[in-house]
Amino acid sequence: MSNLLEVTDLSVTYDTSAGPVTAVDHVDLTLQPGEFLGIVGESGCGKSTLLFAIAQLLTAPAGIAGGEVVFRGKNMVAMNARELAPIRWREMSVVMQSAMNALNPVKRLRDQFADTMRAHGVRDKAEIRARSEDVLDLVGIDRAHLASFPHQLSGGMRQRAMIAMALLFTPELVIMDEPTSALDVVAQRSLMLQIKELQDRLGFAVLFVTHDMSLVSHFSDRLMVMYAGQEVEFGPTRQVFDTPAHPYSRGLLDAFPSIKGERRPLEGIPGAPPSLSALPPGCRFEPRCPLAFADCATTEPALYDIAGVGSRCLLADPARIGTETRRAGDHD
Ligand SMILES: Nc1ncnc2c1ncn2[C@@H]1O[C@H](COP(=O)(O)OP(=O)(O)OP(=O)(O)O)[C@@H](O)[C@H]1O
Repeated sequence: MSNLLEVTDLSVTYDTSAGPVTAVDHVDLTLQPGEFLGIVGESGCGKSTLLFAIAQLLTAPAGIAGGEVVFRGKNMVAMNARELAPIRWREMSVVMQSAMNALNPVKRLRDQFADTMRAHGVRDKAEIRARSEDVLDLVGIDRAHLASFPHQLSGGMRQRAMIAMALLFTPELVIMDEPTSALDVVAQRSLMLQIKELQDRLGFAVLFVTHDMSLVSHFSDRLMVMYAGQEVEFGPTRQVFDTPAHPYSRGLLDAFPSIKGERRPLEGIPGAPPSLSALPPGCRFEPRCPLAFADCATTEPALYDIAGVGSRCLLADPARIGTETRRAGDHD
């Protein structure tokens, strides 16, 4: 099957007073039609910047420093605003972290939906009304709420309203940036189930960013783990969960409770990610890595293929497997 989205060698920099900071560093990914791809990592690792770069929504001081975002066969990086306009909402839509920031607080839902449809060429009032009702039905919000202002809805309903808006044109790709993060655990779970159910019914692909790996464990087909601007592991979700190839993925898994799994103490990952303006010379995870050995401090790992999973860890380097020694002083 041909890919719906192909991101190749994508880099994004922020211009800061101390010079450019690379927040997304040579990232590659592919997405097939109807696929659910989870992107996980700690705060500040570049997840949102990557999504914004894919959607061509970056604004200064951020800019694409290199690479391609090919969506339905066309490189969006090379497009101008006029060329991007028909793709947005109709073929690719974005659901932001907080509906309270994304929805206009002084407009009723029906007016916000109508504005979006008019901006994309739909003029017929009856069509706008019918489609607005349809998408509210889809996300399980009573049609009467078309007359509501965002503050009259609960947090979960607001996020659902955002998703309804993203589905106005039944796009092929919905990009979601932590859409459940403002909700309590029960509302999070029910929204995730609804997103999955909508995806199954309508067939769109999803790029879903979260810092909570357990949230996507039952929903995503593949998982990309990011650390300090780079992808450090990429593979089928089950495989990454069952046998994480990168020590950082292992640490992330230990940091969140499993919904169904056995009870065990949560360990977290000691330390903090490096500053993107002062990266260590070798592996970016080396200062926090329980498995680091001498070369990790000096050699930058590539993304090695290990049984169908990409892992940016020297332990996965085929040339080294079995030869590495653990850091002096490390004993079990
Ligand atoms: N306006 C900015 N100016 C300079 N650097 C920025 C700016 N916004 C983000 N960055 C840099 O980009 C990095 C990635 O930020 P980004 O928001 O993409 O991370 P994230 O993984 O989505 O985090 P979160 O989960 O907290 O949203 C940050 O660590 C920071 O160094």
